[in-house]
Amino acid sequence: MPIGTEILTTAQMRATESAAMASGRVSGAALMERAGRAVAGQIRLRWPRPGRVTVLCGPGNNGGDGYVIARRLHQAGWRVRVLGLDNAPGPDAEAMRRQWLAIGPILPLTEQALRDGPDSDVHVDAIFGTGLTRPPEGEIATILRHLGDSRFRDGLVAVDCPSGLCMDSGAMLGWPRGTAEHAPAARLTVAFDSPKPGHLLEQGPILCGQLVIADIGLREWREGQGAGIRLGCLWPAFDIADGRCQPVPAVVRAGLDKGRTRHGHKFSHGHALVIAGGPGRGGAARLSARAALRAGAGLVTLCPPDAAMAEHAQPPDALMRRPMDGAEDLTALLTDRRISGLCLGPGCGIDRAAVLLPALLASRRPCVLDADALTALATHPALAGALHEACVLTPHAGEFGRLFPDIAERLQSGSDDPAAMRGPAFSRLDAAREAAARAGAIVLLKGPDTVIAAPDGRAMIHSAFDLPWLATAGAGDVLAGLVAGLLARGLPALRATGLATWLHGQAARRLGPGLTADDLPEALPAVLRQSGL
Ligand SMILES: NC(=O)C1=CN([C@@H]2O[C@H](COP(=O)(O)OP(=O)(O)OC[C@H]3O[C@@H](n4cnc5c(N)ncnc54)[C@H](OP(=O)(O)O)[C@@H]3O)[C@@H](O)[C@H]2O)[C@@H](O)CC1
Ligand SMILES: Nc1ncnc2c1ncn2[C@@H]1O[C@H](COP(=O)(O)OP(=O)(O)O)[C@@H](O)[C@H]1O
Ligand SMILES: [K+]
Repeated sequence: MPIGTEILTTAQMRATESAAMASGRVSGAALMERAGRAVAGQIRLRWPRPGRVTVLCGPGNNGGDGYVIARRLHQAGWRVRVLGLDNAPGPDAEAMRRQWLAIGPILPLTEQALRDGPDSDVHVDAIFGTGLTRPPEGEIATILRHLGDSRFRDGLVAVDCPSGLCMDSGAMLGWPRGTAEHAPAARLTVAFDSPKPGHLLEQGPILCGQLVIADIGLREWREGQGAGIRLGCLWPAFDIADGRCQPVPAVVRAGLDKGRTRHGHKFSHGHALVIAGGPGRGGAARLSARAALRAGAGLVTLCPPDAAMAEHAQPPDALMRRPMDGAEDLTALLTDRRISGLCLGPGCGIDRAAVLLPALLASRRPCVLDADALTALATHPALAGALHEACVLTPHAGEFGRLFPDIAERLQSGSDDPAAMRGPAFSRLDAAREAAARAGAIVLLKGPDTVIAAPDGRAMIHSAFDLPWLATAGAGDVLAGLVAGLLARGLPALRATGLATWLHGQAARRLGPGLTADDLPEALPAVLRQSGL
């Protein structure tokens, strides 16, 4: 896979680097030179006129990258000041440190030295990268809080990640979980080969600023790594400031392989069934049903109880309606084998969902369970035993906490337990994977950093911190409908869920601030056309 289309954990990154070095075809020093050169190049792209830069170098290879950056910017005419530790880093970093010492001095890495120096246009944070093992303390913690001052942000460039960020979870080690106040927030982060989960989760996207993934020539060894499950990548690389994002990722493009065939008829594009709730609560399910239609399901039938049929008379006329009162009605409907995807939950009512769930799960039909269906599952735990791999659970954080309270608790912990702050911290990715394995179903954990996980450990991350306006009533109902529509079209559950999440985000990007959930399905044709899907 080309660079940037999959996500590597820090362990996978280390294994990739080790394999490359063990091959004898590339040395650690050569990789470090490429990494430093890439960062210096990105700095020169953004600041074309040589200026003044302070480079802060930590005790390991991240610091080694810093010495390369210092040398290369010096060669490009920058006035460079280097603050570093008086220690003996590994051999590659030591070699880079010596090369810098032939050019200029290394001042102590202290807050005092940082404060006392002349103003700099750019500060390069090369203190910690993937080797962070515990919360920074003492002088370095003080420096990081000092760099967290907002006046540094426009000129702060992070090497691999802002220091202190756990690259497996996106938590700032040493900060209460879920907060990053006064943490160093970069304008630009240049990471190597592939994004890591921490770039995309929790505080990562806020602190990284614009994320650039630099190719340092590791593709061959990344692809050669058999062990460990690869993480699918749905990350839109964005700049918080201007909302730019990447073109359609390859995994998404592959997602509709099983899409429309030129000789197909409407049934070959699938029949989705969206179960609605009682009188006065039909709006949510109608949003889901409209989304399922726009996702390309050949037919979509909305099934409210008989007493609520009248209120579903209005358009869209493409939507079919059919009353469904109890489990017998559902079982009878499901004798039609052409029904290939179901959606249960939005506006359904918890009691109705609990009544319908056993019949739905017994059918083993691909389905998405959202909202009230998730609450019904949480209040009737025995039902969870019937979940299967074609079920997609779409909890937001609250629903996740009700379904998997112990896992949610581990995710929260760390706020006042220092031991829990050690890296790598338990992440939303870990949480979703564990939940999926326990449920035996796909879990889509919603939020600005959505994680999708399958029971076998495959997972995807969709980072949408550029879309705060997507947090609006009904957006989740649309997402559930998109998943149901793609399931109905025959996409495997994980792929359907990933693609639905990406389309949902792209529709929101296209619409921009002011969107309502009603707008999202209508934006789909343009998104599909633009993405070539
Ligand atoms: N490998 C390669 O080929 C390439 C690697 N590259 C670069 O290397 C980076 C990874 O390098 P790395 O593994 O040396 O880790 P790094 O982030 O520099 O820190 C480790 C040092 O920090 C220390 N330490 C940790 N936590 C601490 C704390 N809280 N407070 C204080 N100390 C703490 C830790 O000490 P220890 O835990 O052993 O006490 C150790 O001394 C990676 O992000 C990328 O930038 C690129 O050049 C491409 C090629
Ligand atoms: N801050 C945010 N930024 C971007 N997307 C968000 C944010 N918060 C939530 N979302 C997304 O918005 C949708 C909201 O879904 P949900 O919480 O179920 O809302 P509702 O129940 O009102 O439909 C999900 O797709 C979620 O991932
Ligand atoms: K760093």
